[in-house]
Amino acid sequence: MTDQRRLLVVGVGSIGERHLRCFQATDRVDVSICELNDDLREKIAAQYGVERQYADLDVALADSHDCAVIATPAHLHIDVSTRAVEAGLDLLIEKPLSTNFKGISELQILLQEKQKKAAIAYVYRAHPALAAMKAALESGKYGKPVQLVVVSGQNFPTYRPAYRDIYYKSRATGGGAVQDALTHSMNAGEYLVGPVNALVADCSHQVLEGVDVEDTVHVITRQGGVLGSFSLNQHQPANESSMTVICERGMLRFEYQKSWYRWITEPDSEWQVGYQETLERDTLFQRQASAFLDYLDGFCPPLCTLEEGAQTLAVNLSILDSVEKRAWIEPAHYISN
Ligand SMILES: NC(=O)C1=CN([C@@H]2O[C@H](COP(=O)(O)OP(=O)(O)OC[C@H]3O[C@@H](n4cnc5c(N)ncnc54)[C@H](OP(=O)(O)O)[C@@H]3O)[C@@H](O)[C@H]2O)C=CC1
Ligand SMILES: O=C1CO[C@H](CO)[C@@H](O)[C@@H]1O
Repeated sequence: MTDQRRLLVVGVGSIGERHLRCFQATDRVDVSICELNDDLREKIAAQYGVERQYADLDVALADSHDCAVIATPAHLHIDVSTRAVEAGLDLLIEKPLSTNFKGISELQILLQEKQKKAAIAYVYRAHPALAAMKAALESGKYGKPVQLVVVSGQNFPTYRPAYRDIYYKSRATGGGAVQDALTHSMNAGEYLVGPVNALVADCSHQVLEGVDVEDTVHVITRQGGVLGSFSLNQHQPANESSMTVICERGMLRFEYQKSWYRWITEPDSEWQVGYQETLERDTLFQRQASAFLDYLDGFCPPLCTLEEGAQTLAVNLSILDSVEKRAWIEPAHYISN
């Protein structure tokens, strides 16, 4: 292909490597990488046939690129993003957007000034079954949503054996269940029924060895007219994640591991499958990559805007604040300050 965009992946750890592989699979980009860790950078470059690799972000940005995936730990997202936009790049920024609001309004202004685009990589939004459930909710067939129940758990050490040694071990670098894992559920909940207006939360470190960040969380929300509840832990043996929306005239349930949504309208009747498609984990990231490139091509809006990412960041911070203060918190407080 001659008209491939030049994409820079910044950070090729766990998720950066996946982005590299999944963007390559679109065949719409020529990917280069920037990674501090020399051994990792060289290994990944060799494994994926990456020609241009950089150990230093300034050197990478001085070279010619069109867009970047920001896949460093979260506390670095805004600094790296700002430098990349200054260099004229469009961005796909990993979740969570950051660990605080420092530099975010400046980044928004810079994006406007430079006429550059940014999307946030909340990958649930690339799931076709979740998108189909959102469309079904919006069709009005089930009436107004009134309640949202999100239940999620998995054995984190099974999926991230190195969790003690990475950003996860500290809240300051984006670690802990709230900022790292629950943020997916909170963002997907906002995608389905609208932003969180107020919340109250409880969380604690219960089980995971070698860290003291929280691994178990409960949150109660108000999202417009919807009453929400979210529970998540990172130690149960079963890997399960479901999102149920109860409406005036029926209910719908997305089940991540089943890769479906189902619905039911009559008491004691059978669940009906609304949408099901078996997906490999990479498929979701390939869909996210294609959607990002379509957005850059002007074909569609981003799956998750910077403003939606900032709203979910406000929710993350409100949850931590609520636990600390044992009080209801309004996320809007973070956006307006
Ligand atoms: N959407 C999803 O499903 C997932 C999202 N994530 C998110 O992605 C982000 C990264 O997570 P993950 O890949 O697990 O983290 P890792 O720690 O596995 O990888 C991050 C890499 O970035 C490198 N790095 C740090 N600073 C820079 C820099 N300035 N320039 C270049 N490279 C840098 C790190 O090097 P070093 O170690 O030497 O500092 C490390 O190799 C986090 O925000 C996380 O929440 C993570 C996993 C899944
Ligand atoms: O976003 C994420 C998705 O799940 C992974 C494994 O549980 C996490 O490490 C990660 O941060």
